[in-house]
Amino acid sequence: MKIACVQLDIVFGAPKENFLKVEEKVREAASLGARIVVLPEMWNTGYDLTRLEEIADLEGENTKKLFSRLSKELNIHIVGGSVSTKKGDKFYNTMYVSNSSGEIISEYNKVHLIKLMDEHHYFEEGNEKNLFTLDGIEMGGIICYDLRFPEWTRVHTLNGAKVMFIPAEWPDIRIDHWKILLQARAIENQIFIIAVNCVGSNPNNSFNGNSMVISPWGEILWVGENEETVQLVDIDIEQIEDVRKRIPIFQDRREVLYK
Ligand SMILES: NC(=O)CCC(=O)C(=O)O
Repeated sequence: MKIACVQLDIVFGAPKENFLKVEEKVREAASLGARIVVLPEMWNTGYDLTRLEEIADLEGENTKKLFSRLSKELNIHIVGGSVSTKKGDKFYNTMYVSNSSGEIISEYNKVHLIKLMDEHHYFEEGNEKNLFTLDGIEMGGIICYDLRFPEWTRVHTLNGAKVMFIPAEWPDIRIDHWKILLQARAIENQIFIIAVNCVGSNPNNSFNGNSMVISPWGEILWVGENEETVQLVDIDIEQIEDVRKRIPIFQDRREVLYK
């Protein structure tokens, strides 16, 4: 399964420009032969949180329209990173997934909000898991800081996810944590991790890529450099079964002790 990771330089607080950029990158991914294209976190506005009232996507309508149109036209699934949304009178950090028929098959609000980046002052927390199926394969998605909570990826794995998508705006100063945690989540759950970060900077942070695709054995199949890029990576889902036969951790778990 060919997956394209879009490591984007998000224009701070400028949704119009970012929508144009994303359309261009999704088209590039499709021209490379990708079946799934993956975007980073908060790609519509970046972390311009004080202007959400003005720039967040109202009910996610612009994002959903873009994804449906492109998915259908290009015959590609879109795991849409996340966008800032306004739903009713509240703001969320929301991931949408569209399938190649143009249907929006999943909508997930980030569950763990990062106080270090002020999210809790602006966003409401989500309360639901994010599981979906693409081409018959069960998958899941979490957003950036959610990665620090191993239970959250585990719960998705226990519910069948074989590929976890983790879009992010993870600053360069903590990039070592990002790399180690991603590899750990892949190894401990024996799943593929597709983690897409951004590059560039905003008034508070700078970002240096290091997007990663990791196999269920923990091998790093690709790591992004510090540049805007669309990278195609081919993953073999069958590898999960081989790894789980070799080290049968899901048979050896002692759930009764974990409470
Ligand atoms: N956007 C985020 O959630 C950043 C997470 C992060 O920087 C960290 O956990 O460290």
